[in-house]
Formats: sequence, structure tokens, C-alpha cells
Amino acid sequence: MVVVCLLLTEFDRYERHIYEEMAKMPPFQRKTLVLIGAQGVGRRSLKNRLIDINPQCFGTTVPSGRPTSTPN
Ligand SMILES: Nc1ncnc2c1ncn2[C@@H]1O[C@H](COP(=O)(O)OP(=O)(O)OP(=O)(O)O)[C@@H](O)[C@H]1O
Repeated sequence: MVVVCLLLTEFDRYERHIYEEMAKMPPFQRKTLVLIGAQGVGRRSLKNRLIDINPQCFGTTVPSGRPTSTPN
């Protein structure tokens, strides 16, 4: 019983780090393109290239809770 209590205490200490709060979002108006690949394979370069050549068609996500970036 003591072991179980100790384990639960340890679990409680880390509980807030094992999940991320989710919220229901309205449907996206645009189609979503997901770029998947190993680290350093060139996802960011491809994403930036797509946005550069056709900004009307491609955009990127803005992390929630952070201020929007201003154009350079
Ligand atoms: N088509 C390509 N040919 C050669 N090198 C490339 C190509 N695309 C990207 N690179 C180079 O590969 C490196 C990693 O590119 P990039 O940062 O776009 O990859 P990433 O998958 O987004 O990486 P990370 O996972 O670190 O964010 C950069 O130095 C970039 O210049």
C-alpha cells in the first residue's frame, strides 16, 4: 500500500506534463497540406518555397497564444 501511494505521488508530479489541452476548432476553410519527414530533410525549405511562389494558395500556421509575426 505504501508503494502504491508513493507511485501515485510520483505520477501526480508528472501528470500535467503528459497531455496537452485540446479545443474543438471550427472546420478549416482551406485544405491542409501536411509535410512529414525526418529532421533536416527539408520540410521547412519546401514550405517556405511553396509560400514564396504562391502566397495566395499557401500559408502557414500561427501558434496559438503567441503574437502574430510582422512581415520583415
Ligand atoms: N532540396 C534540397 N536539397 C539540398 N539541401 C536541401 C534541400 N532542401 C533543404 N536543404 C537543406 O537541408 C537543411 C535542412 O532544411 P530544412 O531546415 O528545410 O529541413 P527541416 O526538415 O525543416 O529541418 P528541421 O526538422 O530541423 O526543422 C538546410 O540546410 C537546407 O538548406
